[in-house]
Amino acid sequence: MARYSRLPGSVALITLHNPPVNALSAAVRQGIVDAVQRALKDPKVTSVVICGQNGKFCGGADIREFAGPMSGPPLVPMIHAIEAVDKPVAAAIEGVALGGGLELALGCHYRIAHSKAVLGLPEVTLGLLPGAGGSQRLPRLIGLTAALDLITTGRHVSAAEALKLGILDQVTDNNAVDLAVEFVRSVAGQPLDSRRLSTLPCPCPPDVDSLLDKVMSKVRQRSRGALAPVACVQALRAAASLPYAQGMEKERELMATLFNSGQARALQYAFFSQRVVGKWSLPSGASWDNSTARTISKAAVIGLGTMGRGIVVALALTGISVVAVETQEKQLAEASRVVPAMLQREAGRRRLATPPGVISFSSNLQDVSEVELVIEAVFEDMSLKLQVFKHLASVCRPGTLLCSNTSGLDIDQLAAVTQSPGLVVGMHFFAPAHVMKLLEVVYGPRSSPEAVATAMQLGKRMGKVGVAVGNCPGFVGNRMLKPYLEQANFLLEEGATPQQVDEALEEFGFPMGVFRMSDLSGLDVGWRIRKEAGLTGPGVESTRTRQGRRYSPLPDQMCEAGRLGQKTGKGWYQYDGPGGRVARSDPWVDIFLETYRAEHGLVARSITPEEILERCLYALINEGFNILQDAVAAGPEDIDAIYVFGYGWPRHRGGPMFHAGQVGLGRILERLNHHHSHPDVPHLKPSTLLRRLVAAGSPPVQKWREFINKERVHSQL
Ligand SMILES: CCCCCC/C=C/CC(=O)SCCNC(=O)CCNC(=O)[C@H](O)C(C)(C)COP(=O)(O)OP(=O)(O)OC[C@H]1O[C@@H](n2cnc3c(N)ncnc32)[C@H](O)[C@@H]1OP(=O)(O)O
Repeated sequence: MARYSRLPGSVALITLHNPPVNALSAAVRQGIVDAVQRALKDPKVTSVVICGQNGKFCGGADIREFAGPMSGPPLVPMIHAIEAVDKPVAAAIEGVALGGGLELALGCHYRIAHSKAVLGLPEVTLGLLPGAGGSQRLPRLIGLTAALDLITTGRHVSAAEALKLGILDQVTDNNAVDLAVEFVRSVAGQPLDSRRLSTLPCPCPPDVDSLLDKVMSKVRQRSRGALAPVACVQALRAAASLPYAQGMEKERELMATLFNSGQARALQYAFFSQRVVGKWSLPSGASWDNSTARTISKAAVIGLGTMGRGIVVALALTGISVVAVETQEKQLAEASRVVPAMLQREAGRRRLATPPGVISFSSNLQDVSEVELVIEAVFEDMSLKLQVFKHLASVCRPGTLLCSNTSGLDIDQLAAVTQSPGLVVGMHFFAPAHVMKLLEVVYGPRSSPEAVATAMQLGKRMGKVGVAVGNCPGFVGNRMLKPYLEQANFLLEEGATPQQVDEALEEFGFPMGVFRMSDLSGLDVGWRIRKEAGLTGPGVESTRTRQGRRYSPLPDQMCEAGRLGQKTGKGWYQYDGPGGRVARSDPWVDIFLETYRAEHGLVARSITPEEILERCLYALINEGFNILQDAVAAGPEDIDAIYVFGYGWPRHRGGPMFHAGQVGLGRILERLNHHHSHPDVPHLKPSTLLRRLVAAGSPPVQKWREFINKERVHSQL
């Protein structure tokens, strides 16, 4: 709703009230319409201020309303009515003015903000465009070039930047509402024509068409199939070339298409998933709202390879003092040189005003004795990690939290060699650790709620999307990756090329296909894991069945040939020397695959992009269902957040589990059954949970959590 009050001196104050972010729900919109009418009718009122309750102007349209039929007064005429008022109207912006919130402010004649306020038109991140006049008013206010940047990226800007861009008229460190009231009193009675943005021309550079073409091609390249960024450019082209009313018509058409698209649903689901995973719960019943986190101010990182260095930087950026330990002298010397530079660069990029935390480098494990939390980031080798954990248990103060940055090893085994297994959790970062948003927080059967809460809170402080997951080989992300990679290798055996597989996946929206990704991360990573699992190495027979399952030795043979990916200049592709980044197809790989097929009596067949997607993605999705069934992830949102934030799953497709719902669970089950029944395509046996969901009529993804809990109670899973 919106509260109306009359202040002394003929100012009407309209206060939006809809906690927590004063979103423009139907009730709020109705409240605004009524309040504006009242201010218009009251002859004693000479000016109006619109503000938000509790120091937040407005977080935009109420996204939850988008799922159902829209009711209440629509935004567009409401904002037009405000703009048309013949008394000065100012928006007093505190906290946030985002999306429809900023569009409301653009309909006002003046905008006054607190210096800590944040503004933006993030609709593109929800699969939409600023459809309440924002795509037409903002470019008229700040010019086409700046509006293209803000609207196509959806980025938030500070009050200082907004003032510089011309979005704001004034910024204050004091009370923005008081200043706005004082301001509108001072301008009462002055002409308002030049303050109505819809009446202004759109300032454009002389080469407007070439600018728009350039931005469009950049946006198409960056958006990997997402519709909204392209529609944003189209709306801005209309702002630049058409009168306001026709521009609004174009905005309306584009918005209607986006609003009803699967992509908008996926992106809005992704918005809420990110928030759902913060409300974690463990099978024990412990959860975010009944567990207490410790606040960490001093931490240590053990192992300063690529991951360790990134973790040190991520911690230091939050202001935590870090003891960075590396026992190999050469590595320590290099890290001591590289890490401070990384920290400075990242702090600059984030425009951090306060100096980041202090880092001290050491080669001595004893130096971690005073810290509150340790993150071990040594080589992915269980015996080495066990050795480090035993050592830490003897060096650290009792009560120190011990975390492992393992990407899939058994947390419980590590906990077992310490005196306090409850204080051991996994903190699985993704490379580069100071940049990538995902953090898997892995709890073992003995991890305490306090340890999980602390790791989750620390992740949040580092700006990560933390997802609490159970302990199993590969946890969630890497466990699902295994069948995906496996199918990709099988497809090569059957006749596909690495380029064909990658192209199908990139067309789907991944930034990189599976083989380009393997080249980037290094083929030896998986090779080492397979050797440790006894799947390859000296003494293992070179067959296509190992440990009772179909096995493709292709990636092992690539490693044996010294083709480890970008680092050796050769992998599934060839590069311009070691460390090269540009992948080119390599005739050597074609001959290698042909020879391999001939040796194993395999006849290459033509494989369609559809089959590639089904085999790779449905294998991954099926494992997701197994993970839900095993309660390793609390709900589909957790899996989807992991894949969107850590594995390059296109955000406009919501995540693998959301995608399964979009495709149709029945269809996924049917295709898995189809491939599973094929004599040479094993490992695609549909999960019991998927079967149960289909039998229950394929409920929407938002209902799966409840369904799983019920099935568990009745022992159906
Ligand atoms: C043909 C149809 C025509 C329609 C035309 C109108 C179109 C208008 C376009 C829009 O306005 S779309 C919305 C644009 N706004 C945004 O994208 C902002 C989204 N929110 C945020 O970015 C953040 O929430 C925040 C405002 C910066 C606050 O961040 P903070 O970290 O402080 O809190 P959160 O945990 O993120 O959020 C708290 C709580 O509030 C819920 N919420 C936030 N914004 C909205 C919203 N716009 N609508 C509904 N709910 C919102 C959020 O889900 C959290 O609730 P939960 O219960 O804890 O999940």
